[in-house]
Amino acid sequence: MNKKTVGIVGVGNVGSTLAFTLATKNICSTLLLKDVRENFVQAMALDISQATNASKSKTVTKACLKDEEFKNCDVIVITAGIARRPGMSRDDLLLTNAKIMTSVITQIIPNNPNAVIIVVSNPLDAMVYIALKASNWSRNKIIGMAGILDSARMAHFIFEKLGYGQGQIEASVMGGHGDDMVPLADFSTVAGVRLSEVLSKEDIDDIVYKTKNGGAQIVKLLETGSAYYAPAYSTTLMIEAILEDKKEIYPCAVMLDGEYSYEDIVSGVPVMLGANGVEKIIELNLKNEQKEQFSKSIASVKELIDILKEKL
Ligand SMILES: O=C(O)C[C@H](O)C(=O)O
Repeated sequence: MNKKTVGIVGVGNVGSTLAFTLATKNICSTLLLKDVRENFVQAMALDISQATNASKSKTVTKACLKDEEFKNCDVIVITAGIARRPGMSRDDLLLTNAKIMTSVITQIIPNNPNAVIIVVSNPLDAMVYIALKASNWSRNKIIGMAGILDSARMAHFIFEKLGYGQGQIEASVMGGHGDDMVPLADFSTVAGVRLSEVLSKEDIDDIVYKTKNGGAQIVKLLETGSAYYAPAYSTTLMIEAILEDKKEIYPCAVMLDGEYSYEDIVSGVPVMLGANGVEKIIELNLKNEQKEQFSKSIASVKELIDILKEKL
């Protein structure tokens, strides 16, 4: 069994679903949970530990009530922050979640010098940016989870349209995790067959629209929060790639430093994930139209970062 420790900060719907998955699937040996709600985090740790024993997994789950107990993690996932409600954009969470992110980073980094941090809180790209600035860590060690989620949503909508091919769909989304994300129909396939071979332009446009709106659709239906199964599962894939040094390629939010001709901005691009976090950034050969969409998405994230620079 591996001797890896994963820490989760924020055990709301995404954090607790992720914890349940990691513990019952034996993905790490120790799972540390942290949340400002002390009784709640203890309840989650107990419930998940009991599920773990039912599943015969050997992961040990603990609630950490003191900062110093949350230590020596190999990977830390931060889901802390408020979730949007119907009618809100992820950007509406900016200032509240930026304060929470800064405080979480300040608390956790002294006792976790070797961790790779995965940020899940929204607005995602701006939260990765602020976590990097607050920690002063190198960009390979602080990564945002969103591209896998958005690509999974796109795969779902492709399947919904086609009615076949589930499990064989490779969908690709890049850009920020916001209304201007860039679903890449040209880079998406069903068993290697390009989408344009099996779907009309109208169908593809509809898939793109639904993908961009995928999070909001669930927020509207839930009324009290946002999606959690797909975000948690997407995060699990990133954790496994890092803990097992898999060198797998996933779309993730990273700080760009010249890639795609942008710097000092966070956006979703394909990266290779391994033991050191982001080990390589892959630059796709985009068409002009895709470059324009990417640039619009970068501009939206930049607006948020400018607000943070002014107000924090
Ligand atoms: O939609 C949200 O607000 C949560 C998350 O970013 C998602 O896409 O599910």
